[in-house]
Amino acid sequence: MTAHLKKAELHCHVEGAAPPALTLAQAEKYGLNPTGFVENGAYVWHDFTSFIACYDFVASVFRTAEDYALLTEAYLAELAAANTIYSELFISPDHGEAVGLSPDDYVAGLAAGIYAAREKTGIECRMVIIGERHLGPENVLRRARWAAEFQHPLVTGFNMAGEERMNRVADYAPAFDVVREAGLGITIHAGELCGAFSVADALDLVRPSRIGHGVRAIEDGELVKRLADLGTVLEVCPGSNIALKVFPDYASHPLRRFVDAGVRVTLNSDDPPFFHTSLAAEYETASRVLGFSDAEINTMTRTAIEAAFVDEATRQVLLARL
Ligand SMILES: Nc1ncnc2[nH]cnc12
Ligand SMILES: [Zn+2]
Repeated sequence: MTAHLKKAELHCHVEGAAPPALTLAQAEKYGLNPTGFVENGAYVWHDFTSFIACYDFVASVFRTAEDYALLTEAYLAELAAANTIYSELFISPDHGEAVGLSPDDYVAGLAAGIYAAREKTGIECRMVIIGERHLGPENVLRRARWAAEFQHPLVTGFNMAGEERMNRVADYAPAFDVVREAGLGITIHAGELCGAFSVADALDLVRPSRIGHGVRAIEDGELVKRLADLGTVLEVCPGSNIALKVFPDYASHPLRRFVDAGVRVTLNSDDPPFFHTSLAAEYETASRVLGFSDAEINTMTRTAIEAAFVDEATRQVLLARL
C-alpha cells in the first residue's frame, strides 16, 4: 500500500489530466462533437499519432480562463487527496491559442486553479511552459521567447513535448538557449519515441537538469552511466510507457535498472486518464509490480522535490514536509 506515502509529481500535461466526463461536459457546453475521441467513457487512440489527435480534441474543449481554472483545481484536488504535496504542470499556450485563448488568459486561468487548490489543500504547484515539437523549430523558438519575457511567479520552467520523431534536438537548441538565459528550469521530452541518441542529443545540446521519460537511454550503457554521473533526473512515467508500447510489459520496464545504475528517477503520470493511470496508481505500480520498497519510493519523491523548479525557500519547506 502506498496511499500513506507522501507524493510529488514533475511530469503531467494539464490537458492530458482532464477526466473523460469533464471533457464530455465541456464538449456539450461548446457544442463540440466528441465522437471518435471519447467512447464509453474513455479516450480513443491507438498509437502516438492518434493519441496527439485525441489530446488536441480534449484541449479544444477548454476555451476560457474559467475552464482552465476548473480543470486545474480538480486535478490538484485529486492529487492532494492522494497525499501529494507538490505538482508541476506542463502547460501548452499553443493549445489555448488554437481556440482563441490568449497565453495571458490561459496562464491566468491555470493560476486561479492552482491558487484555489493551494488554499483548500495546501498543495504547492508550478507551471512549465511547453513548446510543441511537431509545430516546428520556429514555433518552439517563438514560444521560448514568449516564456523568457513572460513573468509569473508560478511559471518556472520550459519543456519541449510532442512528436519526438520529427526533426533533431539540434533544430530546437536555439529555443533552449533563450530560456536558459532567462533563468527558467529546463526539461525536455527525449528517449520516449526515439532511442538513446535522442537523450544524448538532449544532454549535448540542451543541457537539461531533467529529462521527460529518458527511459530509452537504457539502450546505451555508457549513456546510462553519463546520466548517473551528471545527476540528470528522469521524469519516468511507467504507465504511459506501457500504454504507448515503449516497452511491451512491466517486466521489460527499465526503472529498476536505472535505479541500480545510480540514475536519479521520479514517478509521474504524464496524461493520466489517457493511459488509465493516476499518480497514486503509479506509486502502487512501483511498489506492487516493479517491487520497490517504501524507502526506495520515498527516495524518488525526495528526488522530485530536489529537482523541482522552485525557489530554495519553497524547496526547504517541501523537503521538511516529507
Ligand atoms: N507522452 C507524451 N510524449 C510527448 N508529448 C506529449 N504530450 C502529451 N503527452 C506526451
Ligand atoms: Zn509528457
